[in-house]
Amino acid sequence: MATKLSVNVNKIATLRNARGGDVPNVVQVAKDCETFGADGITIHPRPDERHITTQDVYDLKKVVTTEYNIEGYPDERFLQLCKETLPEQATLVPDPPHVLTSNAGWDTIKQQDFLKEVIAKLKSWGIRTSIFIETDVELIEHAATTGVDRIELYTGPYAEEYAANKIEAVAPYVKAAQRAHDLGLGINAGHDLSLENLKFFKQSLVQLDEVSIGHALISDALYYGLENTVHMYKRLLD
Ligand SMILES: CC(=O)[C@@H](O)[C@H](O)COP(=O)(O)O
Ligand SMILES: NCC(=O)COP(=O)(O)O
Repeated sequence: MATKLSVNVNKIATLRNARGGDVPNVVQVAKDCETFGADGITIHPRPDERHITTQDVYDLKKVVTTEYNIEGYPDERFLQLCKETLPEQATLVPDPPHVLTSNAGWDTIKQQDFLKEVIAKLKSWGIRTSIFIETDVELIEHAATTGVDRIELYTGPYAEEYAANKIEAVAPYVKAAQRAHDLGLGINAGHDLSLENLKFFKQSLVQLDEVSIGHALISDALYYGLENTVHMYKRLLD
């Protein structure tokens, strides 16, 4: 089974915002990623608009023809953006407002009622839902009872441990994915996946539906060019 590649364009917006103008153009880059073979576009419109702005969310909606995936903490603003732009997928992330980057998954036991409520809302608008989660099997079992369609495995710890021992690094993800699959959940993954660690992750998780990749992919594009880079990542997912 081929795994879908959703390109996260947050870092393009970071670069653009550094000068306050429109270079590089986030909409054009998203369109080009699709032309080069990306199966989706991911954004994470943080409340402080440090990269993706509210306007970007609407502008991208007009051009994305593959799968539009909006990530974020499900506060009123996020839910309103989802309601008005109707992305194919909303990925719920438990980030507090000023965190440097996403670094933890949901506590699906403590947040069960809250998650149930927002997931039901998003699904009533026809949006597929996913929740960002770590590999704890008990948390995955509780994810299933929220009504969510998919989980997104937080791959930060895998990326960190990969160089030291890739077999040990991937083992909890294999177990988590198997349990999620048995529970009928789709499986996404993301955070710090790269040209170095992606192939082994994909080979180890037979049920992997989709990965979203931004930081490493955009950095690789500086050396290989965006078109080549998208092709390189795609080849690792076939
Ligand atoms: C949800 C997730 O895993 C993040 O990787 C996120 O989308 C990246 O956010 P930043 O680009 O703001 O670090
Ligand atoms: N959901 C993860 C994502 O979109 C990209 O994370 P990263 O590749 O920027 O670490």
